[in-house]
Amino acid sequence: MDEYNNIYSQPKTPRLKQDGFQGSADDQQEKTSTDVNEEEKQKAASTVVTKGETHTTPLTVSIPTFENVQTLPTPMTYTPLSPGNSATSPMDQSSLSIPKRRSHARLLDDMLSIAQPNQRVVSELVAPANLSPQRVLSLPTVAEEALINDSVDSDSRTGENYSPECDDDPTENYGDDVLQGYLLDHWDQLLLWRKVKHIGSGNFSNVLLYESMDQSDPKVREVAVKRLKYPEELSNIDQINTSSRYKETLSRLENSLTRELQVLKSLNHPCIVKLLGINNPIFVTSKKPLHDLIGKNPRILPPCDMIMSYCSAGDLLAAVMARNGGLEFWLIQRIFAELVLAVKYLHRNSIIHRDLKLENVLLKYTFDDINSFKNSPIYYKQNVIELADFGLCKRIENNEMCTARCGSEDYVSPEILMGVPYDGHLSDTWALGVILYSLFEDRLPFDPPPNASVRQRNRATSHRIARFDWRWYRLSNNETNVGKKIVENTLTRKNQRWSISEICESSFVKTIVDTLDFS
Ligand SMILES: Nc1ncnc2c1ncn2[C@@H]1O[C@H](COP(=O)(O)OP(=O)(O)OP(=O)(O)O)[C@@H](O)[C@H]1O
Repeated sequence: MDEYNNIYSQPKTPRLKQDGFQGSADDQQEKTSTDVNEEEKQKAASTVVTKGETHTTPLTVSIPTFENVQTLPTPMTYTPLSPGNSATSPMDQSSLSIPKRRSHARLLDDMLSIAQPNQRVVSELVAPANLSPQRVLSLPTVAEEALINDSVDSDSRTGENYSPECDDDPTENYGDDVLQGYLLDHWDQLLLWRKVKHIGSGNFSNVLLYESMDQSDPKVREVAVKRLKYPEELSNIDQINTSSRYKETLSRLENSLTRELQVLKSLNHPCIVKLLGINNPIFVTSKKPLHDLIGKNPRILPPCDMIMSYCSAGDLLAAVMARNGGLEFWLIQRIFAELVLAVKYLHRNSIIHRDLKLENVLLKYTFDDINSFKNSPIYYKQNVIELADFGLCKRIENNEMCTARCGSEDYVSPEILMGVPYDGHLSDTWALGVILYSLFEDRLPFDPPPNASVRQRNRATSHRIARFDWRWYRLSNNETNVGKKIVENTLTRKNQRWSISEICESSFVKTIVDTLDFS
């Protein structure tokens, strides 16, 4: 407590004038990088408030809104009951405060910087009994590709009613609990899996555990099946196919789906989730699978089941929450080093992830299991995490800058918030800084500070991000933790921010990577 009081008695960080929110995203995107630098200079020179004294410059900073980010109208429910998490377990909310956002609308409010009392709930580790649990939202994909213009006519039904027979499909109808699918590039052999349980939900998918009915290969015996969730407006039978909104939504969904599948198909790294197979080969062989399938049978929204490697200990956020935080240094170091290896592999292959966050880091083993083989040779042979969720990833050509304003609220970099073209590599390393900070401090860096005043609490996350307004609490007096350097060099301005190679060369990561057999 003293520590915090101490902190608040210090001069406050520079405050930006908050009256510049009219600028549209389009306006902002037309700005050049020179404009951005200029803005950053202005920011540095802007209003500074100290105790009892205010120095105001006439400068204003315009933080654009997310009003015209194109969003998929997906349902916003979250079930954090993935393995390793128990919504019913008693937890001390005071010591761990990684919040979850409540709804899509709330997210946009945050991004629009319209602060409202009680808008953000710090420490929703245990979902209140009267609320359905929800998860941090990814800002949905912005279509950077052209829309599909071809018309899709007639009416449609959701994939739930999909019956393979009406599609000249060679599959048999085994009932809802049996999945028929193919391993990648083995399109001649139809395989069967039986549903075991639901393991997670995202904004765009439900994820289920299936076990093989006819395969003994351990790689495909247990698989995570990521089932595409169609936005509600695509299944509204009255305005199907002909409306431009329908076509636009379908097109955006298709872009995101094919991007994820094409990238996943091309990846091969131990610390990245594997796409093992698919229920229908057309999803990986066609550039417009939804368009093709719906064109063939307009009455059906075709089910898409991605058959993925299964990480039995669930996602990192759920696992940290179930433990009530307090991960040991060596464990954080190991997990983070593997994550860095995964991102380094992506960047080397000209892919940016754009949605790096605790929920997208999957654990192959529980923390207890990892601890139990910590002193055995397997610890160095076996990866413990897999990076998942490539729905927002992008293949970059010749260091091109990105324009799509996407990501998850707490993890987006200031330049994405500003709505200017950004270097996706550096936005990824910013998100890595957020992840590492969260693991060290058991709180997100841009949440209201502990013991925040009502005013501070009402300030939107985006304001704190735009001002680089974060600080150490738990580690404030810890001079020996070499990982701090990574956070300090990633949660910083883009021209000073470390690349993935620099993070990899830091002693915090390198000392681990050098011991791993799979790095
Ligand atoms: N391979 C897997 N093994 C185990 N659990 C998984 C796997 N893939 C996903 N999950 C669980 O399902 C959740 C949702 O998965 P994922 O993030 O891929 O879905 P999404 O719809 O793309 O999510 P988002 O809303 O973040 O875009 C994860 O947070 C995780 O808990």
